[in-house]
Amino acid sequence: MSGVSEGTVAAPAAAVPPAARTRGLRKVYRGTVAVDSVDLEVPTGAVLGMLGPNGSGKTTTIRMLLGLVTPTAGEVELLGQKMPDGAALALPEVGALVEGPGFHPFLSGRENLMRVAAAEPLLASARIPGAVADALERVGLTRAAGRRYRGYSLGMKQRLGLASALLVPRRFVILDEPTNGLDPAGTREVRAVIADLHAAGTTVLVSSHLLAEVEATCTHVAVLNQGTVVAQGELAALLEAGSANLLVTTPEVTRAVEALRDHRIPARAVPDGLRVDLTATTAPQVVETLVHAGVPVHEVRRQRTGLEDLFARLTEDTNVIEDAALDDLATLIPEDAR
Ligand SMILES: Nc1ncnc2c1ncn2[C@@H]1O[C@H](COP(=O)(O)OP(=O)(O)OP(=O)(O)O)[C@@H](O)[C@H]1O
Repeated sequence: MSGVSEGTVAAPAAAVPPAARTRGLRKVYRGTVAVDSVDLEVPTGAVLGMLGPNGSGKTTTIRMLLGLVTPTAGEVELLGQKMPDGAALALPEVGALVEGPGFHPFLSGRENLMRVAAAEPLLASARIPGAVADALERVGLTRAAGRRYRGYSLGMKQRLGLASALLVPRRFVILDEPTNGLDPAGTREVRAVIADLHAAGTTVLVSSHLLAEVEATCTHVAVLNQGTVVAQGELAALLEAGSANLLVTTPEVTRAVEALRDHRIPARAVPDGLRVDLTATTAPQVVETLVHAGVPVHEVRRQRTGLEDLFARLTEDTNVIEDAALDDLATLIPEDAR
């Protein structure tokens, strides 16, 4: 008998549940609201960058995801398990680098890692030395592995924390500011580790206050400001929403705007010249059109995209977000989430 009867319609593939999900997450520390109304979703397989200025609530959110901090309100689901009740099931498959990982100052990096490895439920005793050696190698700490943790630089401490997150293959790796204290070479190595994890199908959540870092490594972004998520989604979609402009300096602004509009290129006069929307055109096309129309072009430069501009302002000043920036954000947030 055939396994599929006539007229049977294949059931749609079940949607893959997210690696982590929070609903209405809130944390208040003695009157200070650290995190409020956070609905975060980390899609399985994604590298999600949690971006926000200092004090925006990234670490607190991550600690609540891992069950290290008890939320004042709201829910956390980690690898399908409700936290904190499901911690024993979820946490062995989650590698985490969080501030203050609690290494022993008088033990060497290797000895510290052996202790962490001994507590890994998914690691058999016989495999511990090999797993420790691999993790040290992966983060570039093999040569310094015999030195006491107390003498490690901030960057070396970060590397050791990263090594502890990588001791066993994980379904989900959470890294809180992993490049903090690292030199450019160390930063590149962390990026390579994240890329390797992504290629192996591991979901990664990485917090940062640096847009460039998130842009270089992430497929998705969640922007936090003052304890709330103000935008989240695929990086490409968010960047597109803040499309680029070209700033052209010319003494003949009116003629330039007309020439471009004749070619259906949207442009408008601004104090230093004209601003051209590059959504449907390119910089060379704009310049060619102006030159053909006999418009003298003194200078052409690309403006930062709305999103870059916004991220920069977020990282430059934690308290002041201009209304215009909030308007930009409003366009990035799905209406039903506002
Ligand atoms: N244990 C605590 N007790 C009191 N207040 C806290 C505590 N932890 C965090 N906060 C406060 O909560 C807010 C959010 O802090 P959090 O560390 O989560 O932000 P962050 O985005 O990770 O910042 P950073 O990039 O500086 O690490 C800040 O105002 C901080 O001072």
